[in-house]
Amino acid sequence: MGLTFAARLDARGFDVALELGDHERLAVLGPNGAGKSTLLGVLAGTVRPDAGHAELDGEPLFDLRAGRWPAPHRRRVGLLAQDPLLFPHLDVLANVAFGPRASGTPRRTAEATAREHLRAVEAEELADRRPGQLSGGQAQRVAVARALATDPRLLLLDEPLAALDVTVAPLVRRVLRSVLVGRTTVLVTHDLLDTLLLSDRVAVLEAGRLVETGPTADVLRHPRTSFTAHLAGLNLVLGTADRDGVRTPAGLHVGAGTGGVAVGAPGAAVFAPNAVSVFAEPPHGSPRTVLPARVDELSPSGDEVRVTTTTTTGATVIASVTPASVGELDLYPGREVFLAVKATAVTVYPV
Ligand SMILES: Nc1ncnc2c1ncn2[C@@H]1O[C@H](COP(=O)(O)OP(=O)(O)OP(=O)(O)O)[C@@H](O)[C@H]1O
Repeated sequence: MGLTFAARLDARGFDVALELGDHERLAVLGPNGAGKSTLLGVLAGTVRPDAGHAELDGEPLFDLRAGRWPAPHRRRVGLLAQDPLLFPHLDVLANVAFGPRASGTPRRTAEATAREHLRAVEAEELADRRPGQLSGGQAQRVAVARALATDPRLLLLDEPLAALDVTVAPLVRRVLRSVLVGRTTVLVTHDLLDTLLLSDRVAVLEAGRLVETGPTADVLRHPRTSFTAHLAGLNLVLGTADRDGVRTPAGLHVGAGTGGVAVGAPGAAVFAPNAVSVFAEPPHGSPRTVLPARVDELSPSGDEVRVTTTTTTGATVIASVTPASVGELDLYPGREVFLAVKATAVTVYPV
């Protein structure tokens, strides 16, 4: 049971196979152009791959080996996009009842189903309104109800909170959290909070390939790609374990112990931005590893400023500094700096 998926689309360099357990919620992460929307499109039936097959709860969703490529509306796959895309000329109740009506459910039954789903998304009192009379958050909750009213076997969510104001996103997130329980879901997101709160598993795509997958908590605690490390707010250096940490092929070295990784074996060193100190000149007499780097970007993060840098060995390392030290160190994009990583704050683990 659950979802088994494999598809290849050469024109987009997309070749992904993945599995999802029964009623599991998968978060799909990855940089722009990684293939996340392509994955959703193939599942929804709007993007046809060159080859592939998928099974949902033991039944084929599509199977190009046998020439089976059902139309989107025959798949019982629900899609929720960034934009609610409600029908402007129908009231909220009719919008939510539209799916059941289209599949032949009598009007009264369809409307009763619609009311139930509106209640589940805390939008029952909006039933008589037109979409033009709804706020962004209300419209998105109605769109959730509309997607669920079709009783989908698989729910696809394409950055469902990305277009919402930060003040309304929490309510929509809470609603999604309650209605997604027990539903097989594929959620595309760039957001750490959505990943943590709305997924059981994570799949990371890069350049059309699956590069990392596992239970959400494990992947974020022990990221194996710099993409997930940065999402989790951590730095990640991949390389070979030596007696004293991890060394990358380009010669960058961080860490203290080996974390149980055999010397010479592949290892990952993970450390938080606040374990990185930034200096204008190379610090002397420090036991810590010193990395020459260039500042790429400064961005506020709570009471601190995140300084994204690229080391001379090509690794991205993020430091966290106080606003005062931005002035004292005269930090700006393009500035050459020296980074020191506190060795005791580095965790090394096998990859
Ligand atoms: N309609 C299209 N026709 C041809 N190529 C496309 C089309 N849409 C996307 N691609 C290409 O397919 C690859 C995967 O794109 P896709 O949109 O699936 O990535 P994504 O991970 O969803 O990115 P983003 O986070 O920017 O939405 C990219 O190389 C992209 O240029």
